[in-house]
Amino acid sequence: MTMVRFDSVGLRYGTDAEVLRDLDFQLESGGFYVLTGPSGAGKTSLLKLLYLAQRPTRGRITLFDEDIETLGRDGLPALRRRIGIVYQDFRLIEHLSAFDNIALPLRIAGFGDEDIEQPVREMLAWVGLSDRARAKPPTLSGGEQQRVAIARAVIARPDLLIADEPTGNVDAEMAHRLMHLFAGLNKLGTTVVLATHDLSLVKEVPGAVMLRLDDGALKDPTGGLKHPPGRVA
Ligand SMILES: Nc1ncnc2c1ncn2[C@@H]1O[C@H](COP(=O)(O)OP(=O)(O)OP(=O)(O)O)[C@@H](O)[C@H]1O
Repeated sequence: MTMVRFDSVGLRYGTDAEVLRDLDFQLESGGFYVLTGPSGAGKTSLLKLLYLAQRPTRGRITLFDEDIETLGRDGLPALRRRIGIVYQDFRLIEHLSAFDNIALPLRIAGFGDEDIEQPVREMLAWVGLSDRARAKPPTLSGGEQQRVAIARAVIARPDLLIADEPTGNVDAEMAHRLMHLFAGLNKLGTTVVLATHDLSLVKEVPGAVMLRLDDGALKDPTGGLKHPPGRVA
C-alpha cells in the first residue's frame, strides 16, 4: 500500500529558485527510508512537505490516500495526528518535564493519567532517561533533549515517523540504540523516514531504502523505490 505519493512536486521559498524540483516518487507503507544529501540539499524542506508544515509550490502530494491540496482545514489535524515528528531543533516545551513532554501525544489523544504513567516510564527507560523524568528541557543536554523528542514522537505509535537528524547530538552507542528503536517500531508497522548525514546508520537497518537529495532533486541509489524518480543520474 502506498503511504506517500509525490507527483511533479516543486518547492520554492518566496521568489528564490526552487529548492526542491521534479519530485516524483512513492513511499510504501511499512518501509524504512533514509534521506541523505549534503547540507542545503533540501532534506528538511522535503520532510516539512511530508509533515504538512509546508505546501508545495507545484505538483501534488498524496498522504494516507488524501490529496493534501483539496483537504480542508478540518482534515489536516487528523492527518497530523498519524505522524510522529522529531524536529532538528527538538521543539520541546520548556516548562514541562521530560515526562510530561513525552506524555503529550497521549494526553492529546485523550488518555488519562492512569494509562499514561507506564508507557511514558517505558519510553524513558528505552531512551536511557529514567533518572531524568522530572528534569525540564533547559537543564538537559542536547543529546538528552533529542532523546526526549524521539520518545515524544514515537510514544503514540504513529503510522508515519519523520525524523530530522535524530542522532545528530548523541554518541555512536546511543545512535545505534536509537536506530534499533526505530527499526523495532518499523517492524511493528510504522513507516519511517529519517534524514541524516550519517550513512553508517543506513547499514543498521536491513532493507532500508536510501533516498539521496542533490541540489533539490531526488535519487534512489539503493533502488528501493517502487516508482523511482525520473532523473536518476
Ligand atoms: N524558510 C526558508 N526560507 C528561505 N529559504 C529557505 C528556508 N528554509 C530553507 N531554505 C533554503 O532551502 C535550501 C534547502 O534547505 P534545507 O534546510 O531544506 O536543506 P537541508 O538539506 O535540510 O540542510 P541541512 O542538512 O544543513 O539541514 C537552502 O538553500 C536553504 O537556505
